[in-house]
Amino acid sequence: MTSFSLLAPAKLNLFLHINGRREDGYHELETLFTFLNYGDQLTFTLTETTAIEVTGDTFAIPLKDNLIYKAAVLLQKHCNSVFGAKINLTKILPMGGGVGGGSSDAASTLLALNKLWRCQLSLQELAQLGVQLGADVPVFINGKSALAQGIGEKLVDVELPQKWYCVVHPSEHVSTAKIFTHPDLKRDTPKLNGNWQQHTLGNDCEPLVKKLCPEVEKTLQWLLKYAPSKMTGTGSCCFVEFATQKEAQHVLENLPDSWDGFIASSVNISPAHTQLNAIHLSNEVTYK
Ligand SMILES: C[C@](O)(CO)[C@H](O)COP(=O)(O)OP(=O)(O)OC[C@H]1O[C@@H](n2ccc(N)nc2=O)[C@H](O)[C@@H]1O
Ligand SMILES: Nc1ncnc2c1ncn2[C@@H]1O[C@H](COP(=O)(O)OP(=O)(O)OP(=O)(O)O)[C@@H](O)[C@H]1O
Repeated sequence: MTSFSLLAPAKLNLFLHINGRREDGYHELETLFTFLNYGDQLTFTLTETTAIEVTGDTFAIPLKDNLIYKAAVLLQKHCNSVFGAKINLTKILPMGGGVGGGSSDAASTLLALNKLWRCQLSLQELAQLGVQLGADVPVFINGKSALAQGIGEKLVDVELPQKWYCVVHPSEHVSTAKIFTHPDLKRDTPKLNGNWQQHTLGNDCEPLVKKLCPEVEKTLQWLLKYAPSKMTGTGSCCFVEFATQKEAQHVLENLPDSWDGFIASSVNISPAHTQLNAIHLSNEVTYK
């Protein structure tokens, strides 16, 4: 049997600026991405037919809409692969929470199947495929904390100090599409062109999301008791940053019952890449 597991880590947008709107509706961004040592768990097993099977915590997402399935089919077609795969998902990350779970699942799928099917695509080629699935997929393929421009796909790697985060998921869902199509979204922040200082910069989606979702406003206010709070992506998750695990744990222990949360440390290299590099497949292909 040829089978292995990979983490699909969460990301945080340490700041997020919107510089304008393109004709195709997508927005020009500047954002700082970090990865967390925390995420979904995916197991990939090589199969001898071309069928792609996704099992586990797939909830109500129809197979054809599942980003894991879409990523697998995209790679299979691109590489004319004669192989298939059974993919099992253990969902840990909140869906639609701004921590990029779906995009990360898609990226880990592309990375894993590229190896399992011996497609031998470069990270750049995988990122070009990945961006067709979502603007956040390339950063997970690139696997390094990065300053992103364009729609989020033009990446410059950065080294960030390791921190601990307490991430809170309020009991309210925010649709990314709804925020990006809303007339009140701030879309005119001037480009920084490399002059960024993460702690002084915020998230341009935050004022609108706070207005539309009182729970997000409440969460940000509550977190302020402990440290400066920010929202990630288009929400609804909010976070606070600390130097130590103990400080982050303290916030989590005091979290009101109606909110979910987790703590995690940041990493400059995506855990999916660290794991993938440690996997050595035997030359002999065996199926399940
Ligand atoms: C907000 C972020 O999470 C920041 O990291 C991402 O930009 C969103 O990335 P994502 O969820 O992978 O985005 P997609 O699945 O490509 O698009 C979701 C929705 O957001 C809009 N969208 C996304 C990215 C972007 N730069 N401009 C946009 O206007 C798209 O038009 C779409 O309606
Ligand atoms: N494997 C998957 N995991 C999570 N969501 C998925 C998956 N496949 C498809 N989706 C769809 O994608 C939507 C967005 O999911 P995701 O969890 O990535 O949002 P997010 O964390 O807000 O991402 P972002 O920060 O990139 O906007 C979900 O509401 C769900 O309908």
